[in-house]
Amino acid sequence: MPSPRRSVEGRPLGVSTSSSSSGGSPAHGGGGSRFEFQSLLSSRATGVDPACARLRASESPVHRRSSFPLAVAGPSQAPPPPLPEEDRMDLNPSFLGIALRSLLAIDLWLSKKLGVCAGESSSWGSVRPLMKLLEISGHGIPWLVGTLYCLCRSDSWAGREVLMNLLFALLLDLLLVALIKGLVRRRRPAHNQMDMFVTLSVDKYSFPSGHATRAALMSRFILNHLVLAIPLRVLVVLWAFVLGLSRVMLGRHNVTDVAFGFFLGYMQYSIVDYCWLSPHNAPVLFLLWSQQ
Ligand SMILES: CC(C)=CCC/C(C)=C/COP(=O)(O)O
Repeated sequence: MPSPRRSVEGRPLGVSTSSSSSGGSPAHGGGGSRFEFQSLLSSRATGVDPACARLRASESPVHRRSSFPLAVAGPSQAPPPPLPEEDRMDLNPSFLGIALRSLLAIDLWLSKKLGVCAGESSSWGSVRPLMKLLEISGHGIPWLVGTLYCLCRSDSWAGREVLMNLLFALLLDLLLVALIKGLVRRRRPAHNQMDMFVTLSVDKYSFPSGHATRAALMSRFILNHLVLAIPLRVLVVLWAFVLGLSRVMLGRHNVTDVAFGFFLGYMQYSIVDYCWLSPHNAPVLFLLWSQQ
């Protein structure tokens, strides 16, 4: 009696076909790999040799790392070795994996929808100059230059202490953001125009948003060390929030870059507060500065 489970080419599914010249790329409609992937999924039920099934899994479209189709390799080349265990686990993704992928998909979709100022021709393109002005208000250079200027002009020890810590906070922020951007290497959204005012090399990456970290850090710093009337305090919080939102509207960032940026900036303030520099715990720093 003939077997009911057969590949498109009429071969029994227990036989690997991917190295044959008639395999074809799944992208081009050659069904070999796709059918083998299906056979892999059901191999446990049908008792197909697991070693054979693993080899086919490594050749399946889901697992293939290279975008180069197998069919192009030709019949004379040996099939690639099976991928390591962690790659094969894609076939059985964990709940966390599914949740993360779903979150990323929502993130990309929402960020694209909110990127209404990404270009002059975008639906809110006319407010782009205003968004770029906001961008400069959260840029590292004006904050660094402003802090150094005030530090030079300050004639009180209390003022110097606060400004010294503000400088420390800004430098810590630049360092941590550069470090995480360099480690994560998440690309900026495709709809972003890279026309930003002075950037560092890591600023081609988007996670986390440096403007969002600075907005959260600076607003917490200001609220804790400046005596301000309530309307001004509200304005500071509003500035931080709108600055974060403007990053997504300009198309510079995805929503998760900004959300994590806010979180990181908030935590950075806690670090600065914990390590607060004063003439008692860092006398050398203050003596050096007073001799300038
Ligand atoms: C050159 C200096 C001192 C700082 C760079 C500031 C900057 C361009 C950060 C990038 O921010 P996003 O990550 O929000 O785009």
